[in-house]
Parts: sequence; structure tokens; C-alpha cells
Amino acid sequence: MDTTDVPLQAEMVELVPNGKHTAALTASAVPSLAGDRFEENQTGVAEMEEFLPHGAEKKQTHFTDFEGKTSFGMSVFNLSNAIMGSGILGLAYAMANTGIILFLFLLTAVALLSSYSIHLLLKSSGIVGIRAYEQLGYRAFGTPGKLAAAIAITLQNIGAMSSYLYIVKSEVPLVIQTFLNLEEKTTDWYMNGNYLVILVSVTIILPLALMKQLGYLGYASGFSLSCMVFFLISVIYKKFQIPCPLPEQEGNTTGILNVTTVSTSDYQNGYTVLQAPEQDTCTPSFFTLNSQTAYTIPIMAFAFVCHPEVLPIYTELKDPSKKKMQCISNISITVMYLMYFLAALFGYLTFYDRVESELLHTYNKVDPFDVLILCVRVAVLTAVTLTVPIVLFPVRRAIQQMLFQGKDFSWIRHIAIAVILLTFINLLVIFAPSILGIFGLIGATSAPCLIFIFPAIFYIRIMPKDKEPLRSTPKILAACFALLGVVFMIMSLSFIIIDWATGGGKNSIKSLMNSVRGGWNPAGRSDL
Ligand SMILES: NC(=O)C[C@H](N)C(=O)O
Repeated sequence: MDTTDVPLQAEMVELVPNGKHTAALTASAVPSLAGDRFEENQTGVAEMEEFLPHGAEKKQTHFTDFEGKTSFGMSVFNLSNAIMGSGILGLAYAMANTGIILFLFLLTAVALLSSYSIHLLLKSSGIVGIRAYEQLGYRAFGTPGKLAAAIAITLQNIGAMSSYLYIVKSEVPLVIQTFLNLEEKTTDWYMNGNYLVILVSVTIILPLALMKQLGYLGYASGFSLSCMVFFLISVIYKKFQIPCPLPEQEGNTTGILNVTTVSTSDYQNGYTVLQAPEQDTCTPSFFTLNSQTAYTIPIMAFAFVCHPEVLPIYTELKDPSKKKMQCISNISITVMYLMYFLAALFGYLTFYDRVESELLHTYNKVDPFDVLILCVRVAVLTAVTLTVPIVLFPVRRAIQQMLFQGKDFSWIRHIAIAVILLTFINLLVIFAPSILGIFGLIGATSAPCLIFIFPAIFYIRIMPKDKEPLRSTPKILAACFALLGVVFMIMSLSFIIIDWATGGGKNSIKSLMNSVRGGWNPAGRSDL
């Protein structure tokens, strides 16, 4: 089809919720939304060519720019999998620093805000045709908008993927060691996290990342979610199994509960400083405020980030409509909200103030050879491994939009970008885990941008003024939403900077990691 049709088609889509554009294709008379700023929408030309059926022009009344094939259920799985990641492991720690009531309040607020943000993205995408986050940026602010969105997505998702692969690198050797019943780590290759992370990347992640469409990952996502359900059930079960307070270390290695002392000094290191009044260690707190409370919002925001994946999933949805996609998002967010709350609650009620910024690590201290905990670790490993391909898709797309815009789909490029990305993340995780801390800084800026600021400002720019004037309630609400994002961003950055200024080298890195990775904190592990 004629490439010059593309911007016109996109423009004429009048508040059509889903990319099933009912507007006629005689769009030459429709004025450009943003004036003459964009001579041509080069962004999606090639992709649209690919997606657009060649007979589309004939379908004057029911134009569909991409024939999605993914079912409602699979889309729920994919979006839930995109939401669920290492974030869940940090929430019990967040609860220890807020108390149950304040945590519930904040978690509810972040979940609602996340859903509202998806609403804004979907509404904007109804105007320009469903595509991707960066295209909304392009529509709203031209190339700078597109680049800002693409860079934020790339940084956020590379940060998330490297945290997942770090879990693989540090947990798989421990799991193998435990399975083989070895007291000490040996020098065999299968005990070396570096080799194992490469093996997992090549054998599991890469083949999944090479799929042409996200929709094909539905089964993997469903499996990944069931692993997380198992994790949750185990966390609940363990609450009733692990005594509080933990008995002192007895040098006992044969009992059912081999308990290693969890002394308070273990936790008085940098980011895990918790003031645990001796006599109250096993009493839940409903409302807590301490120096770590401030990290709660970035931890929760990270846990709910899925926004780069929303539009690609929408594009691939069968019989798409904005209502259907919002419903998918709301179901995914609600289920994750419940899982997050329960995991945090029972994790917290097991260890109270002694919970670490990474929940699994805390169980390790009780009994690293416990079979159930071992299975839980395998489940979490599987879940995060299967999340990597989902999170990689939007990054590849963002790179394509930045470097190869307007080019036709090419398998070679599709494969090459995935291989280069995975190689880069592997190198990062293997050779420079401490550099990962820098993603803390990036994450503190990219997560609020992707959840709050971009959806709101893109919406304000994209929604035509004659439909919704600048002073209309939806636009004022969107402006407040963007402002909230700026406040969150400044807040997170200030905490990081204050921590850097006062914490000293290692601890500051810990705090950084903590603030971006939803509490998953490789730098906080003893092996670093
Ligand atoms: N998709 C992401 O960026 C992070 C994800 N929400 C997590 O908790 O790991």
C-alpha cells in the first residue's frame, strides 16, 4: 500500500478505541492532528505495510490494521507475566518498612494508578491506531517524544532483565549444590553461575525471544505464573512452619528446622537497617515510618511496570477493543495485586522486621537445604527466566524504532537484535554486576516516566483539543497524574542521592539496587 496513506489513516481514527478503525479511508481532508510537524509518519510505515492487509483500502467501513490472533486468556497470561517479576521478592521488605495498613494503602494506590495509566495509553492509542508506546511519543512530540519513550523502555527493561538473569546466576548453582547434596561449592562448570546463566540464555530464553510475536508466549507465561502461584502458596505455608522468634543457633544440622541464627547485626548493614525492638520482634506493625519507608513507592512502582508491553499485547489481541484490553489489564493488575499483597503479608508475618530486601534470601538463612524452599527457588527461577523474553520484546521494538525506522521486517535483524541484547545483558551480569547498581538511578527515572509522566503528557497532546479542551476534566486529571510522576521521580532520586552522600560505597550501591529492583538486590548478597 502507499506509504503516504499511513499518517492519514492514523489521524482519521476518531477516538476509535481499538485500532479497528471505522472511519473511512478517504482521509485526505482530515487535518493533521499536530499540524505540519510530522510530514510523514515514518515510524510505522514499514510495520504497517507488513501488518496491513493489502486489500485494506477496500474495507472502507471496517478497517483493521493488524489481524490479532491472541485470545483473551493468553493476553491475560502475557500481561500478568510482564507485571510479575523480581518485584514480588522485595515487597515483604517494603511491608516491614511501612506496616501492614500503610502498605495496603500504598499498594492499592499504585495498582489503581497503574490501571489509570493503561487507560490513558489505550485512549491515546485509539486515536493514532494501536501500535507501540514509542509511536504515541512520536505522535505527541515528534522524534524527541519517540526517542524519550524508546530510551526509557530500553533502560527499564534491560534493568529488569539483568535483575532476572542475576537471580539465575546466583541461584542456579545453589540449587544444583543442594540437589547434589554437596556441603561445599566445587569448581565444576555446572556450579559456575556464569556458565549457567549463558546456558539458560541460549537454551531457554533465546528460542522464546526469537518468536515473531509476543502472543506465542502465552503458554510460557501461563507456566511462569503457575510457578509464582506455587511460590505464593509456599510463602503462606512457611509462615505456619517457621517459628518466631527463631531459635538461637544450635549447631544442629539434622533437625527438620535447621536454624541458623539470624542475628540483628546481619541486618544492620546499609539498606537493611531495621530498628527491631527486641521484645517486639514477632508482633506485626500496622503503621511504620523509618528511613527505608521512602523506598516503598519505587519498589511498588517497579513491581507494577508492564506498560511497554501493553500496546504490543493489545495489537496482537483477537477482536480487539479498548474495553476488552482494559478488562485484560484490570484482571492482570487485580490478580497481581492480590498475589503481591499475600506474598508480602505472609513473608512479613514469617520474619517480621528481620525480612531481607530479597525474600528468598531470608528463607535461605533459616535452612538452605529445606526441600520446599529449594523447590520454591526453582519455581522463582523458572518464572523469571520465562519473563525475560516478554520483557525483551518491547526493547527490540524500541531499538528498531530508533535505529531502523521505516524498514521492513527482517528475520536477520529480529534475531540479531535479540542475540546482541542477550549477549550484552549476560556480559553485564557476568563481568560487571556492581555496575548494575547504576540502573538504580536509571530505574528511578524510567519507571515514573513510563507509568505516570509519558502516558499523561502523550494523552494531553494526542487527544484533539476540539474533543477535549485543555481545561476538560480528563486532561486536568492527566496533568495531575504527570505531576505526581514528577514528584515520585524527584523523591526517588533525592533518596538515592542522599544515600550516596551519606551511605558510603557499598551501601549506596545496595540502596540503589534496592530502589530500582523492587528490592531484588544482587549487591546485597554476600557473594558481592
Ligand atoms: N516488567 C518490569 O519492568 C518489572 C516487573 N514489573 C517486575 O516486577 O519485575
